[in-house]
Amino acid sequence: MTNAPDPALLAKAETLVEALPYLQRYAGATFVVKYGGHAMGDPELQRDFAEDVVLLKAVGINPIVVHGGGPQIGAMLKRLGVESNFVGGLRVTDSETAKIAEMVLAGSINKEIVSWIGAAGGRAVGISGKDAGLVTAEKVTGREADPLQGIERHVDLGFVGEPTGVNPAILHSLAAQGFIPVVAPIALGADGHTYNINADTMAGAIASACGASRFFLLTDVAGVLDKSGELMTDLDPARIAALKADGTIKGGMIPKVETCVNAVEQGVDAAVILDGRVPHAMLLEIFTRRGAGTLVHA
Ligand SMILES: Nc1ncnc2c1ncn2[C@@H]1O[C@H](COP(=O)(O)OP(=O)(O)O)[C@@H](O)[C@H]1O
Ligand SMILES: CC(=O)N[C@@H](CCC(=O)OP(=O)(O)O)C(=O)O
Repeated sequence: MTNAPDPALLAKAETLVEALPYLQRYAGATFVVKYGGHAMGDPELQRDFAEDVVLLKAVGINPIVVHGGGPQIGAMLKRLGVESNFVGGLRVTDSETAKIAEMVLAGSINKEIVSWIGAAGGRAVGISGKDAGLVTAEKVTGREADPLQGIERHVDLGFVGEPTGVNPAILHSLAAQGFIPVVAPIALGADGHTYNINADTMAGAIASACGASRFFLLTDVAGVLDKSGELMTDLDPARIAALKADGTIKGGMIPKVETCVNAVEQGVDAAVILDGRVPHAMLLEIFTRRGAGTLVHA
């Protein structure tokens, strides 16, 4: 019989103690988590994600999940034989595509995430931007470079919207009653039309309106990478502008960093682009000194 503790158990205790200052700092705070369609593929990662969200709620943080589902909408459109194009990272959305996007996002994916959180012991409520007037939207006009003329021209993206207003009352009520809101990026316009909204944009608007202290975007890369593929762990708006101008940040990363910059400029303390392929990426970022991904701050 010995009193020497098992080193593995001791390491676990040390991890919990390391989390203490973060637990104290964030009790009562709101964290918005954008869960991208690319980060959703693997059942084990889905379970890890749901456990992380439930753990946040259990320690007194209010998580709000805003999800995407671009690849899943793409797969459904393909099955139904509907063609789909992107302009500037946004899906051109005719009325049929809008119906399918709403079905996949607010119907299928939204309820799957609610189920995963339920299985992890949390109580989630799935809604879209339409519910309780959470998000109102207006039509976006896309711009596309015309290679023949070397100028930008306007493109009609159909029912693609951008948030014009967020009323977070429903989110605060749900959070106060112990529920975890799960939000699909679909909203109603003042014109009565249903709009398909880029999930990064939707999540950023919700993070700003809720007074979130942290905003996480879970994707399928390590974070923002430099020209040689190395992770940049810390960025501010000026550095991001330079990286966009020299072409280091491009494609799907552009709306992400722009959303992060808007969020931190509108009062969110910090936005973090995280690798959703890493198990428990969110917990490591929040509760350890190591951090993960790319932190964007004002
Ligand atoms: N500097 C960069 N660092 C990291 N990823 C970048 C960068 N520039 C462009 N990207 C691209 O952005 C993608 C992430 O955006 P996207 O595919 O829209 O993600 P999601 O579906 O999670 O919203 C990466 O997979 C990568 O191809
Ligand atoms: C207008 C627009 O492009 N809407 C997106 C909404 C889903 C989304 O943004 O999903 P990810 O976060 O998984 O990319 C779409 O139709 O794909």
